[in-house]
Amino acid sequence: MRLTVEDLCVALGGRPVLHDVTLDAGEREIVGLVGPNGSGKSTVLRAVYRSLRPERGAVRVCGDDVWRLSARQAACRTAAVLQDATGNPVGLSVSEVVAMGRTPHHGLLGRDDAGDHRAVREALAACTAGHLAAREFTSLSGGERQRVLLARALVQRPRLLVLDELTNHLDIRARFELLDLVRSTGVTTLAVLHDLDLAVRLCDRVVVLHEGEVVASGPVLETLTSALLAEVFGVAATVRRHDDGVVRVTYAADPLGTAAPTPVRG
Ligand SMILES: Nc1ncnc2c1ncn2[C@@H]1O[C@H](COP(=O)(O)OP(=O)(O)OP(=O)(O)O)[C@@H](O)[C@H]1O
Repeated sequence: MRLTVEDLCVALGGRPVLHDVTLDAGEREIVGLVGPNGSGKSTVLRAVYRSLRPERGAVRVCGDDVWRLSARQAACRTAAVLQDATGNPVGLSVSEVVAMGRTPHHGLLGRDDAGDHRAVREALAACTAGHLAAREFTSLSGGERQRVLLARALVQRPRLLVLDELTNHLDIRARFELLDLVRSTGVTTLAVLHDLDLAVRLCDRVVVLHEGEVVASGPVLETLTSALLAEVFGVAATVRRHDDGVVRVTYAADPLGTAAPTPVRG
């Protein structure tokens, strides 16, 4: 297993937020973390990419507990693309931001060599962002930023990719392009996706979080049953494979079950 999360317990602001969360992701697998707002998805990701130390439990990447690795060793294994990219300093070009992904491999004082520059160009090209290389990062649109941040994560050559709402800000074509790109990398991925339709297309398996607990996990079709969607998400919907082979979510005409009854004529 590339990623193993065992019995993770986290409290924030004096309140338990995660209760014994256990999940895993194997080699080349894409695992989706889904659940309603506030269910603990981002908190799990923070623990996985080593920005939040859990009260209890362990996160292992390639067999090693991330808290027994140095921050640099952990960064060589795990790369994250997060919703809040405000940590990016003003005044850096896109190439410079992507090159930051090489830092864990040679340390802060190391200098980028020709191989690093080539890796940056290749990652930008793979994310269809090569034409943005000389632009100032902060001048980019939200969707352009997401592509560049994915390029920065890929240039890190991670064994595990952690994605928090990667497709936010993207137009519909760009969403599919970026999801295809993630799949083509072959990197083990743990991805938070609010859009269940995208989750069922991208993920090999899903883990469903509800109020800080894993309430279901497994292959998409077996896990996202109508009963679970009603209980956890509060919507009437079905997930099934259509004749064209694509798995889709279909929401009922009245997904919330709140429509007023049709008046009876008489
Ligand atoms: N720093 C904090 N202090 C106190 N509570 C926090 C803190 N950060 C998060 N929480 C709480 O922890 C719970 C889980 O939050 P988290 O952001 O992990 O949920 P989420 O599933 O990612 O939500 P969303 O889908 O809305 O992004 C929420 O109830 C949130 O209010």
